[in-house]
Amino acid sequence: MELQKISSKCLQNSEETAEVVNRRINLLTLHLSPVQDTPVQELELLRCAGKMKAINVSTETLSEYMRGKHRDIQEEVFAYFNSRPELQTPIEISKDEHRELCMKQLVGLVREGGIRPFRYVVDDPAKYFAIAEAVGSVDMSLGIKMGVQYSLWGGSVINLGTKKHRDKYFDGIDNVDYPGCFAMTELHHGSNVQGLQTVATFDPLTDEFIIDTPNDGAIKWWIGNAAVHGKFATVFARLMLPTHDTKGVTDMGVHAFIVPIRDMKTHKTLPGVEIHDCGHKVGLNGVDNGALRFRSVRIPRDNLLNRFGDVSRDGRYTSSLPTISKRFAATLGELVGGRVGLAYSSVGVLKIAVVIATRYSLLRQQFGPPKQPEVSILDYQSQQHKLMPMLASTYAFHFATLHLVEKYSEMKKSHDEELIGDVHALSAGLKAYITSYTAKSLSTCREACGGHGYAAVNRFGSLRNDHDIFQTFEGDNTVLLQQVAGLLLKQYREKFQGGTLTVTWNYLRQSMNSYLAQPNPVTARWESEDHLRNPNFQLDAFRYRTSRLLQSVAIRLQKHSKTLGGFGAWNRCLNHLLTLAESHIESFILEKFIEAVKNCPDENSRAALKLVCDLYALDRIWNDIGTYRNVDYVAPNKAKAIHKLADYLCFQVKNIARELVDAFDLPDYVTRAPIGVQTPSEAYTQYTQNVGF
Ligand SMILES: Cc1cc2nc3c(=O)[nH]c(=O)nc-3n(C[C@H](O)[C@H](O)[C@H](O)COP(=O)(O)OP(=O)(O)OC[C@H]3O[C@@H](n4cnc5c(N)ncnc54)[C@H](O)[C@@H]3O)c2cc1C
Repeated sequence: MELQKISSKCLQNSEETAEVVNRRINLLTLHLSPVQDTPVQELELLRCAGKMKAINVSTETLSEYMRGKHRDIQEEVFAYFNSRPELQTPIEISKDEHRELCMKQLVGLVREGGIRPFRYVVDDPAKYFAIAEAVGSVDMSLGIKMGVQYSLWGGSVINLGTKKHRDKYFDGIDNVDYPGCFAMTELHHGSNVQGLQTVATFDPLTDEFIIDTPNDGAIKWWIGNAAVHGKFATVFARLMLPTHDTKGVTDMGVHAFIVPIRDMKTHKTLPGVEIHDCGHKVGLNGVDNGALRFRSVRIPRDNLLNRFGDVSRDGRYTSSLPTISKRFAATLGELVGGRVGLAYSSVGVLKIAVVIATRYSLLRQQFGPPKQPEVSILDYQSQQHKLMPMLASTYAFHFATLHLVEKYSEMKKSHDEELIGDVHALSAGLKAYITSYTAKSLSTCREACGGHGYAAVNRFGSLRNDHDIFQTFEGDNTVLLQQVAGLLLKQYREKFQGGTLTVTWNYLRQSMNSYLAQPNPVTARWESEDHLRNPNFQLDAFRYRTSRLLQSVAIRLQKHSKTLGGFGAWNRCLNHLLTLAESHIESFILEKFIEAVKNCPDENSRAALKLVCDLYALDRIWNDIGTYRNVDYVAPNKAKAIHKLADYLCFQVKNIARELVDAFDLPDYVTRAPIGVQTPSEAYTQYTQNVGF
């Protein structure tokens, strides 16, 4: 009876037919959870059934806004692989075949498809990352193989070398005549690059460096392109210069050297170089990772990548940078592009998974109210909880990484010191935060699709296995987050010394002041929807949390360092520091999302984005509600209102979920999962055909 009344009330507010509204109400009844525990609140939710039609999203318009500048080249990549079915990676393939196929894909794309990514590494990084994203969606192994060739091997030559290196190697790298490796990691040292032990000793008699692996722990390990295809490697080694004292040599710190590893004609391993295959991996088996040992391998002095430090013919060292640590920082700083690329590509992977899981969840029907048709699994609150905040996060990450790519491109042009610092922190933080989020989400998507999510053809297995290592390479996530925390503490100290804050950190000044004042007991109780959906409230809450974590960890560090020393104190506060870094990154992501909503010119798209952004913000606040409650930033009534609204927004986002995933503009030949095709009526047909029906 109550439902009948609500139904007619909804009809007054909407243009929908009675049947549609009644169905919506049935679904809403399904959606209600024990937390919506009073009839008034249920009615309030049901009343909103009439409002739901309000957002009329045009996929095309939203897509247009999301697309960015480089869609054309992505389409060229897709078109090339579509025209060459024999280059598409089959579901079942051996490691060795996969490696060969991956090399063929890369060579085909460059030489036949005419896509030349290398020139964009420096000149137009946004275009390079767009190609990398598209290529990664064809096969993630290909994306990484391309990254090793152009961003790591090629990038080290261009960014750490000088004109002579560019002149000599550019064309060969560009057209893949010179496949190469980036040999930094050793068996005993990955994250701790300063601990590398490979040595490069200058021999003034022959004007050469001698590359040596001094012990087994210094064997270069995990080196992409080394096991099969690489002809060269950029080898990171300690530069040793002969001296006339009793020690005989001086360690000038880690430098990068170009070392030929295979013969250009015969492809045989060169004398003094020993190469082994790192073997079958959990994923990315199209990439040939190998281990390298060097025994007195001689290379010309010119092969030192000498942008930040050089050795003259008579063995004198020169550098524009005064200390080993400054040179080391400058060297590693040039490599942040890899992190930017991984963060960006990780969002690409997340998009594919969210598209497949959401489309399938809209299609798949299980159970329903008595004597009524079954409902789609996305009508279940639990499924919405699994997928809708994830969809919202995908949008949030999309805008955050677009901004990162823009800043990175600006930095490559201006070399502005402040910008370099900002991009360093942002790329570390976003890479760590996004790749961890995507890795977890890939499992959630698989589960959300039940048994059919487990069929390899539906892709979650390969996406999960291939993407998993994104959390580790180009900087382990836990290590990267510590760098972000370290930079936050530096900014914090500068604030109290009256220094200026750079753009990305500027918010700290204001939010630190509001944090240092007590939370306002009146606003802590505000619970209206308008207030909770106000971006100022959301951003303040995120920033307040960061400031609180920053202030408290700074005090703890100071206290513990008296007894434990700097290293011990840092370790005692490590989890706190990691939470601080994540909190800062979440604040940044929300800020960029709010800006993107504001800048969207189309009213309906803006309304859709606002809804998604609100879900992103409130879901995150709810996830950490304990922190807000502990300090009375949020009173109990407000906490409850946040929870209910987040639930309700999940439901509303679900109502436009199809349009939202379609707006990612990923054609079926990119998502390539039968259960996730754009036309739902074809999904089961394609899936059954796949096994031979
Ligand atoms: C498939 C693949 C491809 C790769 N390709 C290349 C390549 O082409 N070239 C190359 O040079 N390298 C490559 N690598 C190596 C990669 O960059 C390293 O694996 C990575 O840097 C992490 O180093 P690690 O493996 O030594 O991990 P470790 O540093 O040993 O980390 C192990 C664990 O210890 C934790 N840990 C480490 N230090 C700290 C700390 N300070 N605080 C808290 N926790 C800590 C980490 O969080 C992690 O959980 C590749 C690796 C793989 C698996």
